[in-house]
Formats: sequence, C-alpha cells, structure tokens
Amino acid sequence: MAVERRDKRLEALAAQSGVPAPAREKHALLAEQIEEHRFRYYVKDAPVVSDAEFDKLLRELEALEEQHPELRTPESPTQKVAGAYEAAFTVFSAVEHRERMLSLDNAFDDAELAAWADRIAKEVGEGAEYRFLCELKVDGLAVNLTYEHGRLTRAATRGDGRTGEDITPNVRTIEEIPQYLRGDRIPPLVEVRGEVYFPMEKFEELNARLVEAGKPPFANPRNAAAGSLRQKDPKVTATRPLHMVVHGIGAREGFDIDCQSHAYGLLSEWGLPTAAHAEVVDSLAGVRKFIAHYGDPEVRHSMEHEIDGVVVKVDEIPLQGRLGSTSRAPRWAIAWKYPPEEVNTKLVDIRVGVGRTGRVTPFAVVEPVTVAGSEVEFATLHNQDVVKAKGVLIGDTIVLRKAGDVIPEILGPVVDLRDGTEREFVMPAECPECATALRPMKEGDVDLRCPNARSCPAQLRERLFYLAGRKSLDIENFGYVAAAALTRPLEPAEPPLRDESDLFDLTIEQLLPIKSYVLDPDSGLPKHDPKTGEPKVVTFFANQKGEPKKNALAMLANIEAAKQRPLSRFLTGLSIRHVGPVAAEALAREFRSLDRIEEAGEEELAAVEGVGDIIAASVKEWFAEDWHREIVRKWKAAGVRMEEEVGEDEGPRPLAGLTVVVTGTLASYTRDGAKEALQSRGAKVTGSVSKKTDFVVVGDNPGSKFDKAMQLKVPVLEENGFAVLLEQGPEAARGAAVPQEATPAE
Ligand SMILES: NC(=O)c1ccc[n+]([C@@H]2O[C@H](COP(=O)([O-])OP(=O)(O)OC[C@H]3O[C@@H](n4cnc5c(N)ncnc54)[C@H](O)[C@@H]3O)[C@@H](O)[C@H]2O)c1
Ligand SMILES: [Zn+2]
Repeated sequence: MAVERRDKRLEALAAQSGVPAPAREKHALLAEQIEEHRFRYYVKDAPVVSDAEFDKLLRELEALEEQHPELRTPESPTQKVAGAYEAAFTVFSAVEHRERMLSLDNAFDDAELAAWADRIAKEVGEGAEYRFLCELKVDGLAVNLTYEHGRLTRAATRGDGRTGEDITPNVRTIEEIPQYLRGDRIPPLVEVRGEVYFPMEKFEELNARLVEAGKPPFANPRNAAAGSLRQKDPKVTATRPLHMVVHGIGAREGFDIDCQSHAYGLLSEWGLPTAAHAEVVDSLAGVRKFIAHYGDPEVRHSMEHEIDGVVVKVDEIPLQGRLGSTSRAPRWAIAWKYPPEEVNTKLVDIRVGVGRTGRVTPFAVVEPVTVAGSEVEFATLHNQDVVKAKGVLIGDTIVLRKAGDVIPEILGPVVDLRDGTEREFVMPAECPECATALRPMKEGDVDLRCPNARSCPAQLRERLFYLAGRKSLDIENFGYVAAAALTRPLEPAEPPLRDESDLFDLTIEQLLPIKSYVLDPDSGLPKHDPKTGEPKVVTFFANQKGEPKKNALAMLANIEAAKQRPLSRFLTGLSIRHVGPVAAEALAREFRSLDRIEEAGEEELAAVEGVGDIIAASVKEWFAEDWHREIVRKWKAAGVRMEEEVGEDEGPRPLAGLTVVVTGTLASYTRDGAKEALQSRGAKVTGSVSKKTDFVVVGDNPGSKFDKAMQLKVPVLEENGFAVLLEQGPEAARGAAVPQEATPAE
C-alpha cells in the first residue's frame, strides 16, 4: 500500500514536471498566500486583505490550474473547503459534522451564471422539471446546529467542512437560536446550517467599546461576527448582538423533504430564523430579476443584514442529490457576487474641514481607490469622538466602505498590518484656514467651531457655495471653484467678497484679475495637477488675453437674475442655523417679507407651524449681528426684493393691506366666491365690522353689519361698487360707495 501511495506521488510529481518552472513557482507562491490569508480570516478573524483581493488571488490560482491541470492536486486551495480546524490555534475542541459543510462556487458575471445553468440543464437531462430557489447571500460565518429530539446538542463552525470547532456554549447565547425546537413534528436528528452575522448598525458601537477597553477593533462586521462567536468565554459572546439566518439542512433522520424551499417552511415552524427574502423562480430570467432587484443599492441596504450576493440553488432535493458536489462545493448551487463595497486602502492623513456654520469636522484622506464604481479619496469621520471610537491611526491600512450613493466611511483598521509608524490623530486647536482658536458653541458640544463666522475664508466659501446652490438661489456657473476664487484668491490680495453682502455688486472688472486654486468641494483642499503634482492654479474668469470668459459673464448674468428668487430661497441661503428649506418656506409663507421676519418677535416666529422655539431663537440671533443686517441692506440696495413673489396663478395684489367684510346675498357671487376674489387680490376678509374695516360689501338682506358700517362710517359697496373695487382698486371704489346718508337700494 505504502509503496503504491509513494508511486502515486511520484507519478504526480512526474506529471507536474511537465509544467514549466515559472508556472509551478507561481502556483506554489499563490497557494501559500491564499493559505496565509485563509488562516488570518478563518482562524484569527483578522484578514489583512479585502475579500475582493482575496477572491482575485483564488481566481488567479484557478486560471493557472486551468492552463496546467496537473497543478490541480487535492491539496490545492481551489479544491478545499477553507477554514481547517487547527488544534494549535484554537481553544475549541474538534467536532465532526455528520454531513459535510461545503463552500459555494461563485459567479462574478452573467456568463458564469449562464454557464452554471447550462451545466445543470445538461446534467439533469431533457424533460426534467426543476426550479431555482434564490436567496440572499448573508455575509457572516457558517454555523452548523445539531438538534437531537428537538434539543440543541451541538453548534460548530464549518472548519474544513468535515471537522469544525465546538462553539456550543457560545451559540447558546444567541437569542434567536432556539434551545428546543417547537411543534409536534420534531425529528430525532437534524443538522441545521446557517449564517451568523453582526448587524452593521451595531458595529461602530462595538469597536468603540473595544477601543475604550484598550483592545484592537474589528476591521468589518463579518470579522466581528466571527470574532464574537469564537470567544473563549461565552459570557463575552453573550454581550455581542449576534443574529442568525438559517439556509440549509445537513444530516437528518425521521423526515423527508422534496424541496429546499419546503425545508425552510419546516425550519421556520420549528422556530428557527429562516430568511425572509427567498423566492422560487421558474427560469434563469427569474434569477436575473431577483439578482437585479436586490442589487439595487437602496434595496440591498434596507435588509436586516449585509448581503454580498445572491445564492441560487436547484430547489428539488432529489435533483440536488443527483447533481452532487465537488470536494469544495455543491454543483446544484452558485453564489452570485455583487460588486464589493468594501476595499482596503491606506489612511494617509486625517484633516479637518470647516463647514458653513463653522463646524469643524475631521475627514480621512485615503490612498485613492475605486469602490462601488467611483474613485474615493476622502471619507467622513464626523467628529473627533468618532475618530477615537473607530480606533484608526494615521498610516493604518483601513477597510473603506461605500454603500451605494452614501458618502464613503471607514469601517475599521487592519491592526495586524501596523508597523509602529502609525500615529494618533490630534484635533487641531486652531481653524486650518483662519487660525482662530476653535471652541465648542455650547458647553458639552462634541463639535468644535471656528467662531470667526464673518471672515473665516472656509465658512464664507461654504456659505457662498450653498447660497449659489440648488437649495438656495440656484445660480448657474457659480460653483465651488468660483466661491473660492471670489473669497480667497491667490491674486489680487484683496478678495472681491469679504462676506456675502457684495454678491450682487460684483463687476466683471473685479473678476478678471483673479487667480486662484482649484479647490475640491469634498475636502476644501486644492486639486493637484496629476503630471507635476503641483496644486492647480487658474485664472478662472479671464482668458489668456485677459478678456472675460463665457462662464464669467454667464455667472454675472445669473447672479442678476437670482435677485428675483422667492423669499424662501434667500432665507435658506442666509445660512441661519437650523433654517433649512422647509423652515424657510414656512417663514416666507407666513411673513411674506424679510423685513417682517426681522420685526417679528420670537414668540410670533415660534408660533409658525414648522418653526418652533429653536429656529425662532436662531433667527433672532442672526438678525442681532450688525454684519448680517448689513448683508440685507446691501442686497436690497442692489435691487433684491426679498418679498414673497407673487405666484404665477395669483396675479397682482392690488388690494393688499385692505380689510373687507362681505354680508348679504350677492347676485353674481357666492359668499365664498366673493371672498376668494378679494383674497386673491391680496385683501383680508373678516367676519365683523370695526373701525379698521376698509369696505363692507353688501348684497340683499345685509342685516346688522350694514348698520354697523353706517354707524362707523365705513364705506359700503353694493354689487356694482364691489365690481369697481375688484377691477379698479380701492380709490375708485371709495367713489362708488353708497352715500353715507342714503339707505341701500330696496
Ligand atoms: N479577506 C480574506 O483574507 C479572505 C480570506 C478567505 C476568505 N475570504 C472570503 O470569504 C469568502 C469565501 O468563503 P467561503 O469559502 O465560505 O465561500 P463563500 O462565502 O463565497 O460561500 C460559501 C458560504 O456562503 C454562506 N452562505 C451565506 N448565505 C447563504 C445562503 N443563503 N445559502 C447558502 N450558503 C450561504 C455559507 O455559509 C457558505 O459556507 C469569500 O467572500 C472570500 O473573499 C476572505
Ligand atoms: Zn476659520
């Protein structure tokens, strides 16, 4: 026997000797790297490369074996379920699975998916009927639960697929996993397979706790799930918010099932947490639809757990049996991988940016990487506490996540790659742009602010950018670079704008000599010329001959046109704290002019629906600043109205300021119709006659209001006088009023 085995090995070696040495070496090197990464991932729960990078290595190895099939030995990483049980590295005892736990083959594009479906069709032969079960691929770690007579007797990791780690006491701490199965059809034995995951929204909190306790944070939620479950002390596991989704059955006794989808019904009946989003479809078209639906970032991120793909399975269990498995994965299933949203990159620096309200926020400068389809250079860090809580150091390799259109964020550091040169971020004491000492606005605020609101170039630039932006005046040709050029040019020394008050007085002569940096709106930092590495400098408004560029003229014309924007747009653009477009709209609707808002008392402001105390106080504070009032004064002097625009369907408001009472029955108007006719022209319509009433309109049977009007000498209009009021205005109407001595026509 021994001789025979040796012969086999020699044979294999001899066969491989046909493979060129470079290919053999490449293979050995890749295999070693892959094993190393698997060890870090499965045993240490601390990978040092992203899944995408890892998958690339594995694919390279597969491609190499495709070229030289002799290299595809049973020892190759392509042929094994990864995560071997290694006694030397684990505190857990070994446990044999009754039925093997497998990995999955991947499809990274539609051709691979279609090839898989073709193979199935060929294998099962013509006429066989089968359907596809589509499920979400949960990004966690695989766990095997053994239930004997309904009782959870063992829980184990996947390990190498045959032998896993016994993590029973730890799994017992997961609330979702029943200790006893429910119902009356409990089998003597069932192995239940599923995925344990760590919810994304709890991840930041966990890392914050770890950092606080002086422990290394996790790089991402998947590692957090694995690390939390594989704790020596189950009490620690119990403090972690772990969840599970069940997605398969292993060994079983005492029951039969015909479809995987039916198995889920059974598992759920027993009280196990099955996936909520599985769907059985008839065809590959249905599979594609499922994949497309859940691939939409909005759907993908509305799930209770992170998903990294879709698992497609042949639903019929007898067919699954016929299709069988390789040493690594079932042939009846495939994992469609969505584009990765996590990448590893270097945290080059942490800088601070200053927002339009002076808030100073740290942000990450990373080595540029492409993730979720776009190049990323910066990531938000919100505030200094967040930097601390994430446990990242400048110089770290970090896991960067970009979920759909959301701003990229740092998940965590790859602690194992630290070499001692990394340094902690220290929040600067001074504004990076105007050197004013930073401080919290109020005691206890986490955020620091630059108090130099008026002339801090960063705040002014951000305010102007916002003022010219979509939510406010919507001035085309006035973007971030223009805002920077107008407020802090390299030349001339004196910027055209020291605050926003001179915006509407800008002239082309002021613009032409301006030289400025091209600033990036995400970071406020100069963009660099890729060739020279120097910051980009432009004469933004003039061409080489010193003549105005088209964009400069267009910008000025658009600024001029913006004078006509509705009041609410101006209000929004003043960057009054807490006054966003909605509050601005509410204030504009109620007060109709900026003057009236300024005059209004705090209580009066607060009483407006959608305004309230905080906003009211903030508005009062804003107007209390001299330089703020100066903005308003200069804008008005430049011809800005800041009075509520008359809507297109409203027409002019010739009766604005008049108070009118309508009484009796009019021939050509209903009461409401008369009211509307008056209100649409700006008049106020009230129910009782007083000295303040400007007109009383009377129809037939006017009653006491007519008497009161005569008594108070308020002009009374009959139907024809009313028509004069509507058509020719109050002056003419006074002449058409009923003579005070006379009585109305009978
Ligand atoms: N970054 C690294 O260094 C590193 C190292 C090793 C592995 N990895 C990553 O781990 C993954 C490979 O691990 P793998 O071999 O477990 O393969 P896999 O994750 O691609 O697929 C197999 C696993 O998917 C799980 N799964 C999730 N949802 C499922 C569902 N609905 N139905 C069936 N199974 C479901 C199962 O537990 C199964 O074991 C890859 O994403 C790889 O990038 C990364
Ligand atoms: Zn400043």
